[in-house]
Amino acid sequence: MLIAPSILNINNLDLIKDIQVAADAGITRFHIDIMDGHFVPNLSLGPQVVSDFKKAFPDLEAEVHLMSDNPDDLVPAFIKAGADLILLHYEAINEEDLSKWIAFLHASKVKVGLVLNPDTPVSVLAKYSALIDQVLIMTVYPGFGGQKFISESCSKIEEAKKIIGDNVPIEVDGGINDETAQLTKKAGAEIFVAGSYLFCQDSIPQQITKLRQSIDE
Ligand SMILES: O=C(CO)[C@@H](O)[C@H](O)COP(=O)(O)O
Ligand SMILES: [Co+2]
Repeated sequence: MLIAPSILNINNLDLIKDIQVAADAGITRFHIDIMDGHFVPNLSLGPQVVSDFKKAFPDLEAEVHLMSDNPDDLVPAFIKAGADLILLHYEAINEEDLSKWIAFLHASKVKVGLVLNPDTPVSVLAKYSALIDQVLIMTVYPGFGGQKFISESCSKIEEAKKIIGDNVPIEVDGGINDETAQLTKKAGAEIFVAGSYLFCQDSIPQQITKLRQSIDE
């Protein structure tokens, strides 16, 4: 089980401070949400944040959630910035290009995950399960932090697990808190992205402990 905090909802001027607090609480991977204002109706961070992150925290993993339909420019930019894993949206890239980018990422020694939006059927995973390192099931519609978990996601996770088996871990993202983490874990999730639950409360270490306890139970 792994918690990958999303830094989206951290006050941008506090990024290094809050990441350090989470790292001191034992977090080893951070989820960096990239929104392009086109595939999703919001803008967030860019490659500079990833390279600054890797300079400041070379031992921590940077997982890039690429909410963009412009892989041609952005995938190479995030590889160069030092991303350890890049999550590509199935809905944003045609299947031929998707296969090309998966191969390109592996050739560049960067791990790759496939992201499915709430309305995308899990059946599409069948042809990718042998090619990817991770699956991300969105448990909200992408574009904003702080949204409510979509409860239908649990049956979707169970279905995805049947298709991809035990070799590819399932990650969940959106509206994750101590309750929804427990529900999605029961359904088969192993990696939990949480943003506002961790960073929009009084104590980051306390929230990490609560989330950890909920998935360790
Ligand atoms: O990708 C996204 C949203 O598009 C997520 O990573 C959220 O930013 C997570 O935030 P919370 O739902 O946990 O507040
Ligand atoms: Co995300």
